[in-house]
Amino acid sequence: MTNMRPPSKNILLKVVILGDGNVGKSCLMNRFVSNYFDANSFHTIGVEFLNKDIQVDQERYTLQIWDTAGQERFRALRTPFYRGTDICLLTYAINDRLSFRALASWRDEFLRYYDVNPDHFPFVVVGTKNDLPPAQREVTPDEVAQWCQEHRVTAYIETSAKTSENVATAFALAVQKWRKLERSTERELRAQGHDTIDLMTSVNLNANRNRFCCAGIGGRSTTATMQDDDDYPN
Ligand SMILES: Nc1nc2c(ncn2[C@@H]2O[C@H](COP(=O)(O)OP(=O)(O)OP(=O)(O)O)[C@@H](O)[C@H]2O)c(=O)[nH]1
Repeated sequence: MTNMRPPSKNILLKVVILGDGNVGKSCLMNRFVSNYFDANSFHTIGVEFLNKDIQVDQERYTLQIWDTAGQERFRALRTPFYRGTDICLLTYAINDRLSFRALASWRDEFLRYYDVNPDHFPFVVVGTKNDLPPAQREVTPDEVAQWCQEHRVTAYIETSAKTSENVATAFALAVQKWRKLERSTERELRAQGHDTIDLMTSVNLNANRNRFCCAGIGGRSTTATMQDDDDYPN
């Protein structure tokens, strides 16, 4: 028997953003959650999170988005937060080849601290800063497509937190990817004759919609309230 969620409840998904320092992880999150871009964004220390409600394919989700510090010296502060992740965004900047080369090590670090089957986990590769002029581009879409093929990652998108281009789409894509994997797992279980229950973490956050807050480890404290369902395809 499948337990159905009441229609009023959102599906809560934990989304972790990983990538080298300075690629634009904080800006990506802030553009998505608060529609805000900071040209002088500071390094994140440890982790920070913000929540955002969205609707994708007629389902309501609350994304709990964890922005992590990309610098090596903060590794011990960020890795404890990988457990329980539903979606992992692997980010690089299109004008920073080293950040692209680092994608594999970010994926490895994630898998070292959260032991999931990489072939059955929604990794999404997100290129940032695609507003920059072509002359500054150091990573081509073809190279990224090839990397994704080699690492069996099926979702890839280029974004700009500065112009907003593809920012909402990147998160919607990640949710769709998660949903697809969830459905295929359910199908496999049914095919094996297992009864399935809906293991999706679902919470009704309506009562708290106006305040989600987090104190990062030492970093900025962040608060956000947003509801931008219109950004998403229904
Ligand atoms: N042109 C452009 N610049 C961006 C974009 N996103 C971020 N930046 C700039 O890139 C720099 C780093 O952005 P952050 O969001 O702080 O980078 P981060 O990945 O969170 O960095 P760490 O906290 O050190 O891991 C800042 O100066 C941003 O203004 C973008 O889409 N376009």
